[in-house]
Amino acid sequence: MNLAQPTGGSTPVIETRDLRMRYGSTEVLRGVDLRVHRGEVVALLGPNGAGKTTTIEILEGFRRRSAGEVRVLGTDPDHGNEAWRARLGVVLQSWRDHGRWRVRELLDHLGRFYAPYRTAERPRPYPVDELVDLVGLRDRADAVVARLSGGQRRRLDVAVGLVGRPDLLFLDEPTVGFDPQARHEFHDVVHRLSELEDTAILLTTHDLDEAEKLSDRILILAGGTIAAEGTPAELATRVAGTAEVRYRRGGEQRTHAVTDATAYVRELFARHGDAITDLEVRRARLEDVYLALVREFESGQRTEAFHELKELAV
Ligand SMILES: Nc1ncnc2c1ncn2[C@@H]1O[C@H](COP(=O)(O)OP(=O)(O)OP(=O)(O)O)[C@@H](O)[C@H]1O
Repeated sequence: MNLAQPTGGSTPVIETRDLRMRYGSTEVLRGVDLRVHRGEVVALLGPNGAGKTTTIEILEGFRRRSAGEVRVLGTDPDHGNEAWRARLGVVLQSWRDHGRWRVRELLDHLGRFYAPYRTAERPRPYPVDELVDLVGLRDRADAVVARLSGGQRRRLDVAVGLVGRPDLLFLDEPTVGFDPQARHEFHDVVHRLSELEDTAILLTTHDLDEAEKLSDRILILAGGTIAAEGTPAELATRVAGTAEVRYRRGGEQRTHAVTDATAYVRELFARHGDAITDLEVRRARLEDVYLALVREFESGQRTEAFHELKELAV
C-alpha cells in the first residue's frame, strides 16, 4: 500500500512503515511503524539510546533514514521543501544561540520566515504578543535571551517551535528544567494547541507521569521497534489486574508478581497464618509495563513476569 494514499478516515499527519536506521554497523531502528493523526498528542517513550531523537530527526527531515517508508504531512521528509518545512514546529533538546537577542525581537525575526506560508486556516506567524502570553514569557519579553533562567529559556524554545503556528509540532524532552508550576502551565499549552489549533504533537519524555497526563497515545520504543502502544488508560487498565505482593515469612522478605492479589493473599494466610508479617500489595502501573518491556528488550531474555506483563500490555 502506498503511504501517500488516505487509508480511510483522515490521512495521518505522520506515517512510517518499516522505518530503519543504521549508524555504522549498529541498527538503532529495526522497523518502526507509527501513525499520528491531526490534533493528536503522542508520547514516544524509551530508554536512553533507544532512538527517539533519531526517529524525530528523520521525521523532521534533519536525518536521512537507512530504509523504510515515511510520510510527514503527506511528504517524504527527505524531499520536503520550504513550504513543507514551514508547517512543522521543532523544539530541540537545547537552543543555545541568539543569546544577545531580546525575546520579542527573536520571535519577531523568526516569525517573518513563516509569513509567506500563511493560509486562511492558519495565519502565520503567530502574533508575538499572543505567543509570549501563551508560553508565560510576557514579563520577560524585553529581556536578553542570555539572561533568561533555564526554565524561561525552555519556554522560549517552545515559543520558537510555535511561532510558525505549525500543523505538526515535535517536542524533544520539552519540560527538562521546568519547575512544577512551569510544567503545569506547559501541559495547558499542549492541551490548548491540540484542542483549539488542531496541532498534532509528537513528544519525547522520560517522565511517565507527564506522558500519562499529556498524551492521547503512548508509544514505547525499545529494541528498535514499537514494543507497546495504547492510550494511557488502555495501558493502565490492562495492567490493573497485575499486582506485586510483598511480605515477610520466617524472617525472610518475599516478593511475588500475581494477577489476582486477593486470592493470593487469602491463600497465603490460609497456609501460613500468623507467620506472615509486613504484608504490602501494590498495583502495577504504567511504569511497571514500561520497565518490564525495556528490561526485556535490553537483555533479550524472557522472564515469566515479563510474559505476563507483555500479554496484558500489547
Ligand atoms: N550521529 C550519530 N552517529 C552514530 N551514532 C549515533 C548518532 N546519533 C545517535 N547515535 C546512536 O544511536 C542511538 C540512538 O540515539 P538517540 O539519540 O536517537 O536515542 P534517544 O532515544 O533519543 O536517547 P536519549 O533518551 O538519551 O535522548 C544511540 O546509541 C546513539 O549513540
